[in-house]
Amino acid sequence: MYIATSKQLKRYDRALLDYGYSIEELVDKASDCLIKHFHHYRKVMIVCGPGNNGADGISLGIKLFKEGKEVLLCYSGLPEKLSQANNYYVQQVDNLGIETLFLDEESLDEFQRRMNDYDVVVDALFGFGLNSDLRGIVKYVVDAINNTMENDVISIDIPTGLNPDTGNPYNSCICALQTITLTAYKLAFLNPDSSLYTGKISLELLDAKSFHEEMLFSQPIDYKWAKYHLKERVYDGHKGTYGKIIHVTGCYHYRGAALLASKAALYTGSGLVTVCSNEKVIDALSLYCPEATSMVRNTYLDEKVFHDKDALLLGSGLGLNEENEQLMCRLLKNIKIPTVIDGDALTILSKHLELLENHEGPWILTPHHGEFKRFVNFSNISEMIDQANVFAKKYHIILVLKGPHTFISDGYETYRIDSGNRGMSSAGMGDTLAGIISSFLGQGYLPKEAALLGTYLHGLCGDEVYKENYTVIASKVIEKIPMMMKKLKED
Ligand SMILES: NC(=O)C1=CN([C@@H]2O[C@H](COP(=O)(O)OP(=O)(O)OC[C@H]3O[C@@H](n4cnc5c(N)ncnc54)[C@H](OP(=O)(O)O)[C@@H]3O)[C@@H](O)[C@H]2O)[C@H](O)CC1
Ligand SMILES: [K+]
Repeated sequence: MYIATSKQLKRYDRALLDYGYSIEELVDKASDCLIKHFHHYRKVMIVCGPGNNGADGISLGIKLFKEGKEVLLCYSGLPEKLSQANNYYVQQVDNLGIETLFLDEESLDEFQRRMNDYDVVVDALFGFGLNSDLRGIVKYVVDAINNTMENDVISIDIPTGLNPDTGNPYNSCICALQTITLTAYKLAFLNPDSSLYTGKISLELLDAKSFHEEMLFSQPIDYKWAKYHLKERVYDGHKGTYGKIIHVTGCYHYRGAALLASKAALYTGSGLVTVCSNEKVIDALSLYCPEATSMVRNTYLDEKVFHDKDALLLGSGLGLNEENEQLMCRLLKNIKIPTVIDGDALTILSKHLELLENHEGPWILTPHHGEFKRFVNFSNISEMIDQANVFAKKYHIILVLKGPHTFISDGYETYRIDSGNRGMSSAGMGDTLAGIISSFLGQGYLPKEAALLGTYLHGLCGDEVYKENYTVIASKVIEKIPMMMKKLKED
């Protein structure tokens, strides 16, 4: 299964056309996928918009009519605004003599009345092309469909009125019993609130050339994936087997960040975690996490301390000041071990893009959407995902873009994490995640695996806490790490 944004889906259609398919052919292939979902209906009303979603509906109507079903096609788009494929299929409808109803203010009553005569109403008004609130007659049509109790409602591709990227409704939105979605899961469907509108989702793949990977559609990272990728601990292992890592984190004001990150790393199984931080942090560390070792941080920190380490975490709760900026720049420039760059180190890095251009060691960056905006500009989710892929590829890094169903990209393949929940939007959660990823990195996982597994595990532990709690705090997430790792491996 793949997950795609509206921009990616538009590019996908473009790629199919460039490959040589005509749009009429693609719509025909779409309706071929749809028709099997309608065998048990006798009387079908299809409500069609002006674009290719509407064309899918008309093409479906023609096939159902030819099978002997009673079909009524309702058009909402003005003839001069119809897409090429829509025009093509409208002509066929005229030739076949299928009954049609043009939707406007005068016919709205008739539309509402006649809806009750049909077993199913098919929503083919708008697909992934809808980009703002529903206007004019369409809004009334959507409200009327939602008010009918008599028949099933099935949406083609996406319920009309649902934002295809956020999963939030525009000013009105079809509430369907079923959504038959084409080619890929829409990013919208990851938002659990969207299920009110989509009903049951069935994915159908067109019988056409596939461009899922070229378009960088995302693959979900789920329990099965994590179970398979989490390595067994070996019989004769010792602390050296599980990596020595160093965290340059925390400051007087953000002591918790360093504590959470180091505890998360130890609980994830690291052999040795050294925290390089402020004296106050180190005092607290001996109580909060006595298993960690420590060293006091100063601007002249000797780089030799990094040479025998397997991974490095920079920045969680570091604090922004001249000294830290100098230190971060020096370390980012000279240290070549696998590194997780988080929090304030990201802010510093965004001011020194030359460091990104010239880095040698494997880097994992863990910005949230706001932090990522310091590197690139975007105005919506679809653009953000495109920018994230370009960024990861350009700078040869693994990008962990934190948010709902965290997005991870290396610029060549992209992923969505199928764990985590809304209870987890709280302080310290990012520090915990950075600590977990740094641990896997130090244990010898490849950088992309460490990012995927770490982010999945973090969400899984959060889900475990959320089962019995309305809110989720980072300390509770950390407590669950060892148990959930055991569960993952032994379930
Ligand atoms: N590979 C596939 O999966 C295929 C999917 N197909 C189907 O095609 C649609 C997408 O078709 P598209 O024509 O791109 O988009 P829509 O049908 O959703 O509608 C686009 C038109 O709607 C206009 N628009 C956009 N927002 C509004 C609004 N708020 N109010 C009124 N009109 C709006 C838009 O105008 P613009 O000026 O904004 O461009 C378009 O005219 C997909 O969902 C599948 O169902 C095909 O079968 C091909 C293969
Ligand atoms: K639709």
